[in-house]
Amino acid sequence: MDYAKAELATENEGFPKPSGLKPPSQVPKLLASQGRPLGELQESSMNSRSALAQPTATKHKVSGLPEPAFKRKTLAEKAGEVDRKVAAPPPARPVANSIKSTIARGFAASTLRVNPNKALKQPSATSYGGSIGPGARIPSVNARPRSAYGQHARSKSHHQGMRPATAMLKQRDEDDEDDGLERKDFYDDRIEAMERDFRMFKEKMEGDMQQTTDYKETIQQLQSKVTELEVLRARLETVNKGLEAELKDTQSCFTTVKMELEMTQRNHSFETEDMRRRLRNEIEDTKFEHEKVTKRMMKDKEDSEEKIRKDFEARIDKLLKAHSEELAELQKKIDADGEVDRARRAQEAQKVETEYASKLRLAAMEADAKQREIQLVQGELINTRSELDRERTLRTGLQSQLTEATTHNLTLDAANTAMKEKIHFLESDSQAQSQAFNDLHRRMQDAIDAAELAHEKLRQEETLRRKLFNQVQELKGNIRVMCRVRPTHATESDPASITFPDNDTDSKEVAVLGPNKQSATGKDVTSAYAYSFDRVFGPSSQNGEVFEEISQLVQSALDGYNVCIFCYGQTGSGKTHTMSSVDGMIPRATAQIYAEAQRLEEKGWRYTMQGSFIEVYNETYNDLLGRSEDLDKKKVEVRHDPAKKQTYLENAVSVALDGPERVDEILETASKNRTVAATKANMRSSRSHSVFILKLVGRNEITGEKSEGTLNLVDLAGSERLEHSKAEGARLKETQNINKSLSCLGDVINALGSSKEGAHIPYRNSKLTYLLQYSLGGNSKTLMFVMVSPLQAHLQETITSLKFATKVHNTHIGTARKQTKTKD
Ligand SMILES: Nc1ncnc2c1ncn2[C@@H]1O[C@H](COP(=O)(O)OP(=O)(O)OP(=O)(O)O)[C@@H](O)[C@H]1O
Repeated sequence: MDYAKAELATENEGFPKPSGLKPPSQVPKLLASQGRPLGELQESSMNSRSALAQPTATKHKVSGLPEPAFKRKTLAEKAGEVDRKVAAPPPARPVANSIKSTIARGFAASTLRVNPNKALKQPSATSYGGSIGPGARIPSVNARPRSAYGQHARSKSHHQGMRPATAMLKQRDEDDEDDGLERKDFYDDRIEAMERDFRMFKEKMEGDMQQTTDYKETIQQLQSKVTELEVLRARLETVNKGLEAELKDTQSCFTTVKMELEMTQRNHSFETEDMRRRLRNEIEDTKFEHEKVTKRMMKDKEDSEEKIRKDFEARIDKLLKAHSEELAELQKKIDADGEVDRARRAQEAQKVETEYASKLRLAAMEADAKQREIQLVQGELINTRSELDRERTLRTGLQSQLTEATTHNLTLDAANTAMKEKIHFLESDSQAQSQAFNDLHRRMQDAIDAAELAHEKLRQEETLRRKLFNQVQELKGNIRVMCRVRPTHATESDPASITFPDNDTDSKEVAVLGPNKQSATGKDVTSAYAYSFDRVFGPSSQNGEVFEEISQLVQSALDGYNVCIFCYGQTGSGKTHTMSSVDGMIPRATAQIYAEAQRLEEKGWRYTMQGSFIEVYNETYNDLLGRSEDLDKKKVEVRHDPAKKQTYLENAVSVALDGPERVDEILETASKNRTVAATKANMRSSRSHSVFILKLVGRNEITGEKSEGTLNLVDLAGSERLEHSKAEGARLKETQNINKSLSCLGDVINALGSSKEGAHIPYRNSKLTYLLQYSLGGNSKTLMFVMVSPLQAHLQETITSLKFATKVHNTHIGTARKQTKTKD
């Protein structure tokens, strides 16, 4: 029989789980169950009331003890005093004090509050004078609360109260009416006080109830804080990684900078040395050149002066010699020609003199010419001198140039010295730097050691985290059920009345207003159904939000557990959207696994991931990753290894998932291949179950640990009933097979929840449960999403689905076992 249908037929009235909603008021229940304080209160209250009745009863049961006449006045006076004191209203006290005293001392003590001193001061019950008379009864009543601590004491008190009452019979006739009224007031006051205390106590109980609710909320907040801390830790690890990379970069950068600095220093010293050498050479060359020029010029000048002077002297000597020779010859001629010839000679002398004068003139002229020549030579000399002066000026210029060069040289020397100092400084700075570098290196080494330690600690913490994480998962339950209600599309109208009562707090409840029914009296009745699950997602929820809830299970698969996540619901309720859409659970789960596997690499873990996509259609397996033409031809076989508790697929493509983008390819191939048949309920309805199987094998090279987990993401076929989909022919067969396999899934979960270890679980009854044999049950974690359509037209299916999910939710599956092995 159809499991879902059966559920609907048998549990339509009783199944909704109102207990999942907030209880109307638990205070009365708690009051009833709260043992001592309230019990005492009631007991005391009853005792008080019985104590009230007692004197009245005894009033008419007079035993007739003779009344001592000589004490009457004294007793009446005493009674009057007591009455006045007892009848006084109880002192007003703060509520808190009253509650405290009520709790601390019990109700009995609160009655003493009326006049505790007086009560203690009452005469002993054995004293005749203190036990008789109207005033004497009150102390005995006041003393009764003390007897509430023990039966014996109370009965004693009661007994003591009887005797004075009997003795009072005669005296009663003499008492006036007022005395009775006063006592009545006194008892009324007491009753009022008791009721007040009771009310306060009740309020406190209600306060405690509220506090309990607050504690629960705090626990939940702490749980979410644990999750937040997990995320934070993951973030911090990423930051740590980044910092390590930065440290490496800085280190290499520092090495480069140091090398560059050394190179620059070397180059600089070479350049400085070269420059110094060049300048020295230049200065020496300039000096040498200058000296050479000066010497040459001096020599030239001296030579030319000497030459001019010699020429001039030689010429003058020559002219003087020629003149003196001519004069001597003339004298000789004159002496030789004699006297006779004196006239002639005189004439001749005259003539000679004339000649001589002309010659003298000529000589003078020659002398003048010579003078002019001398003047010319002197001019030349002046020129030479001026040239010499110029040379001297040149020399001075050269000397000033030399001075300048020397100054320059000195400047260069100073610069050189400064440069040397700078080099020295740089060298010393370099020393400081290399010291700093050494420090840095040492600190870096320390940091590396610390990082190594931290890594080791991290690895240990990872193992611990896995353990604790699993404990948290186990505490949450190995089978979890979540509900998701999809939004209405623009084209859809007439939404059903689906509400989320605790949407602002827990988001665990969903309430559906059922269809109208006729009652036995013929009235229209609408029943409200309320369901509670581990989490309920409303129409505004996004896939990201849904994934947050399942991400912990995905982590469990990486940690070596078998995980099964189902999407159950009628056609068009949003299963495929949740599971296989672009941002659905499959792409998100694989992306998380990649990221996590990479993160775990630094802790020594290496993961291999193999993905398969299987379709269960008409109770046969199809490979959704194979060729589309092989879809109904190639027979996929499922094999189990009971020893290893592993499932193997024969004739099915298994893709090595070496990057998150691979998943898109897989989903594309699968959606192409997936059998999509048109039904009257939904043109895009999928009439088969699809199972995305991700095998995760991890090895820790450092610790030698090994883990093998499987993540199964199952998009179930539409769960609608046969009549609704109006199926016929091939579609009828499809629908029957779908109903059968869904019913078997329910049976398996039911059997897992109810049976003891080793009992038969009907995995073989359907291909779906057979395929998921090792991912359902004690060794696995299961999550079922019940998908709900928001339309009134689908209301009956919605209620059926929610009932099925509630049944699964009420199942408790045994503790999951991690498939971790130690090193082979
Ligand atoms: N949470 C959602 N938000 C927005 N649109 C949604 C949501 N859930 C479902 N839908 C849309 O509703 C339509 C039906 O959803 P979907 O195909 O996922 O249903 P299904 O249950 O997988 O149906 P079938 O059984 O035929 O595979 C799709 O157009 C889908 O995009």
